[in-house]
Amino acid sequence: MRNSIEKTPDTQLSQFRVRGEIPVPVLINWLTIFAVPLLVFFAWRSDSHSHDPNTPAFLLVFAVLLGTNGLIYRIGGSKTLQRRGFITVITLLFTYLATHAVEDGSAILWLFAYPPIVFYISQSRVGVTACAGGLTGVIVLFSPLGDLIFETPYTTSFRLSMIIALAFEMMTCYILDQSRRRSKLGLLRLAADFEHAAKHDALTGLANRREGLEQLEGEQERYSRNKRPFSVLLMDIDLFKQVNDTYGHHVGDKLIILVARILREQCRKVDTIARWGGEEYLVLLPETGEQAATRIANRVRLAIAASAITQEETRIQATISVGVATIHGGESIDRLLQRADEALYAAKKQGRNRVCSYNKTECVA
Ligand SMILES: Nc1nc2c(ncn2[C@@H]2O[C@H](COP(=O)(O)OP(=O)(O)OP(=O)(O)O)[C@@H](O)[C@H]2O)c(=O)[nH]1
Repeated sequence: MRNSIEKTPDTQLSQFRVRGEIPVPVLINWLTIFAVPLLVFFAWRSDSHSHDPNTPAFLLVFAVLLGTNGLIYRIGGSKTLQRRGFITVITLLFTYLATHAVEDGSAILWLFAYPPIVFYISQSRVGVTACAGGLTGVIVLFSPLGDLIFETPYTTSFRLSMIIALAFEMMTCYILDQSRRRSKLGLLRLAADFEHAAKHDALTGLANRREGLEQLEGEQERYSRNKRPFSVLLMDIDLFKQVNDTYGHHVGDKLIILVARILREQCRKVDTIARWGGEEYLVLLPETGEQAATRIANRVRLAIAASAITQEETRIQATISVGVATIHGGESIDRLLQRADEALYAAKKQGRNRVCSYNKTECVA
């Protein structure tokens, strides 16, 4: 999740939802439910109030367009289409209300409803463009050029107040919208950090035991469907206590990190590497039989034996012992882990720095 959020441009945040936030399709539905009867009401009223005989018909057309847009969304379910359709219809509606002095000219005041709606339901870029376009349109409408084209009943002081108030509202909506988007991004990042912390080990960055177990369960489900066996490698750094006792805990930590790094280098992307305990690791190898798993385990063992950390000019090397077990039949995860543990125990018993498979008495060293 974290990755996808890091890559998410601010404008595509609507893909993610934060609890308590009104989803855009729901808001559009409610606005449609509110607007359609209102338009029908004004169409009926403007029959007697408006000087333009076409006004009732236009308002009814807008009501039908909004209703149709809602219906198309109900049938098709396309959120993008619903949003684009809604923005188009309300933009046309507000343009009509501004240019045709509907009612006694007061319908232009509905323009104040446009910026908050458009910023909420669309991307920030669309909001800015629509509002800038809208404000420019109003300025032109109120200019001498507008007077040549439209018959508007607005006084000069009304025009000035309207432009200033609209510009002020649009700026406020933009600032609030930016703040809302940033807060949302912050919350999503926080949630992603929590999710990451809940699944990963802080020292090594590997999956933690809980996440390892979850991946094992998922792999077992896949195995029960496709019957392609998977293997686990249970590993333990040899004589690790001596490292801690001789060089200190911080050097032990460095060694734990080194082993984790080598495991990452040696394993495939599909493998899950988990820190199973203090100096214990578990590697889950999907669709891998016992022979291949033993080969991988030995490759990892050799790579670790060949690496070292340097502490005050002293090279400190570590070796690992590995227990290998491959799932078979209807075996449970617990039983599989138990067999891997027994194989690991055998590797320790036979002298450490070796790979033992549960089914083989011979270990690879
Ligand atoms: N530095 C460090 N030490 C840890 C951590 N977690 C566990 N340990 C230590 O790891 C040591 C494990 O020692 P043991 O279980 O006795 O095993 P060992 O010394 O590795 O011996 P064998 O497993 O028999 O080869 C203990 O001393 C723990 O305190 C950790 O996160 N950092």
